[in-house]
Amino acid sequence: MRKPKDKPAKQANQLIEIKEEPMDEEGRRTVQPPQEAEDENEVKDELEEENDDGGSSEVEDEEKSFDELGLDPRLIRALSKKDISVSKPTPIQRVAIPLILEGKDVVARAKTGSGKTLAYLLPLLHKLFADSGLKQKNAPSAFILVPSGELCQQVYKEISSLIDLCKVHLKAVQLRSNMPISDMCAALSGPPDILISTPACVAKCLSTGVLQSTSVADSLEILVLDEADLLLSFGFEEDLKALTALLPRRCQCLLMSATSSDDVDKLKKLILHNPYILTLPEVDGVKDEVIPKNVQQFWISTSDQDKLVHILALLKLELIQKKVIIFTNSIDMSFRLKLFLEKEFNAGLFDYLIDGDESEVKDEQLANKGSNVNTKRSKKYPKQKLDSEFGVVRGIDFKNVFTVINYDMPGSAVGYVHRIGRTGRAYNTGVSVSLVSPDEMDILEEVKSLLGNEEDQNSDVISPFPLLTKSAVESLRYRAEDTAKSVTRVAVREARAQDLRNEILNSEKLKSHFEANPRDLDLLKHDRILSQKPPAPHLRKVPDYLIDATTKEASKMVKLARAAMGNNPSRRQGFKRKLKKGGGDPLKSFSAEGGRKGARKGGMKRGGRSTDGNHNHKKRKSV
Ligand SMILES: Nc1ncnc2c1ncn2[C@@H]1O[C@H](COP(=O)(O)OP(=O)(O)OP(=O)(O)O)[C@@H](O)[C@H]1O
Repeated sequence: MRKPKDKPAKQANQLIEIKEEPMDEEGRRTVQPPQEAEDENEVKDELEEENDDGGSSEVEDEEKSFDELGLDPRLIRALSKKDISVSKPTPIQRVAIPLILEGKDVVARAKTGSGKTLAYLLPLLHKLFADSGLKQKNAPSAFILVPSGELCQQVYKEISSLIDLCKVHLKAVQLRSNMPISDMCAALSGPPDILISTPACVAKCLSTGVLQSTSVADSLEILVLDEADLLLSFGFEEDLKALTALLPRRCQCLLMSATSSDDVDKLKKLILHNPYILTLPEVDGVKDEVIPKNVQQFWISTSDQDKLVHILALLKLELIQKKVIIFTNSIDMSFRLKLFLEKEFNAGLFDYLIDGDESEVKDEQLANKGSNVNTKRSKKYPKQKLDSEFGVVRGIDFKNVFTVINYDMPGSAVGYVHRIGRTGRAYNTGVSVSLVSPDEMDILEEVKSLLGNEEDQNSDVISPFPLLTKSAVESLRYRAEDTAKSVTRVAVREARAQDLRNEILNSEKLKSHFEANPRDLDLLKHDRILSQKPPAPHLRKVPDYLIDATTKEASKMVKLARAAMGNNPSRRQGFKRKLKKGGGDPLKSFSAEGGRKGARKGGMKRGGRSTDGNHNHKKRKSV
């Protein structure tokens, strides 16, 4: 049996070591077609066997704090200032940080929302703090590559806030493909220590001479590929190959991914050198990997036409907890929904965010490539042409989202997983509610089979939503239909145009233009602004006589739960602890259908898993 080299004792059974990739004479990584590389599974199997022989295959959950992981004290203080409990790294952070600090190449596969960003940012910054000013460089020391412009911005904000809080002289810049070459050159002058960008943009910088190949080869110490499972399906393979050819042997490579897929394997073989593959106990195998254990999932059967009245009932009757993200499948539908809800609620006073998620093509590609799920594309989801930095929901970290609503079902099961991954982030809990029309039943079935419990086929991973009664929906039908009539196509078109104007107003690039030309700004501002009218008085409140007793009770329970949890994640933790002790989570214990049957059908049974992620086969009482 081949013994793994250099295996840290404590983490041994979480790690799989693979063979070192070959280098050329100049110490550069050679690009190998995947089929020529060593069969990793063989190595993996041996190691798994060894773990079995060596005793428990359960991972020892060493509850180390960030302090004990060996990070610079400035970073620990920065975490406290960011309200992250320094005693509680997430599992992926606990395992990945020491390895990255040791200089190992790491592939980290951990479910969405598990804290992968800090798992690589903290040790990366620690290393750069130590190296700062030691060597004259002509290019950044670290590249962080992500698949989309939005993710670039998010990582840039996170890293900049850490640098600010640590008060160190490090500079991070983000480059996007649509920037003028002159702006790219200006951003890279210095040079900065960290570059956050997309592979396409780095390839453009290299081909246009904005980045010199020799400088990159001389300076690059750390390369991070974040959301790695998307990079190849977004068409970045050639761009990555251009960079790979330059990678010096000493360069440490980190690959972070929420799912495992053929693309991740391909990338691993393309770029990494003797990596440690981190597979956490909770992400052992494709199925477990994608189950968000701390998110309760529900669905509501409805026709397409009745989706508006259902969403109105959920929000207006306060049957779900804020903050809420609502996903639709098109931008037009998002605007329609926004205008519809604005007529019922005071705009700005509610916490609902509507995302016209059009990233489905990519998610489906991923599903087809990565998992064994048989993904069908419904006629509702035509192929779309997407540019290489298309905005995606994948990986975006919306703060304190409790409920995710699928107004439209996504085009694939993998898309579903990433949408509901916007709640239940890190140590928080969450709920998802999907409105499913007859046309979308096949996707629901696909999701169920992806997330289903192999041992207990009868357990419902996604349960019928227990708090919304038919009579509650019917009580709002008239007003919903009346309101929907006023959301015309023209209104939707104007809302989109207004949104575009607002984007222009907010654009950094135009700021200086408007400073020089204030009249242009006035003209734009005074253009007609939509949705300024407050909601009509008769739409503001639902009259008491329209709400049945069951719904009133359900709404009261949700409000009580929200009051107990507040918006503060740490308070939410406290609430979670209370729930563990047997307190009443309305979604687990309340049934609008009444009695035991509803409770069993509803939130009580989710593949034997409770919201806190523990396996719990005990029955709970319903009220
Ligand atoms: N140790 C921690 N304790 C509490 N919160 C944390 C911790 N680490 C990270 N977080 C928070 O958890 C949220 C999710 O983290 P992050 O975005 O890194 O997840 P991710 O694994 O990259 O997810 P995705 O695959 O969707 O990109 C962030 O708001 C982050 O600030």
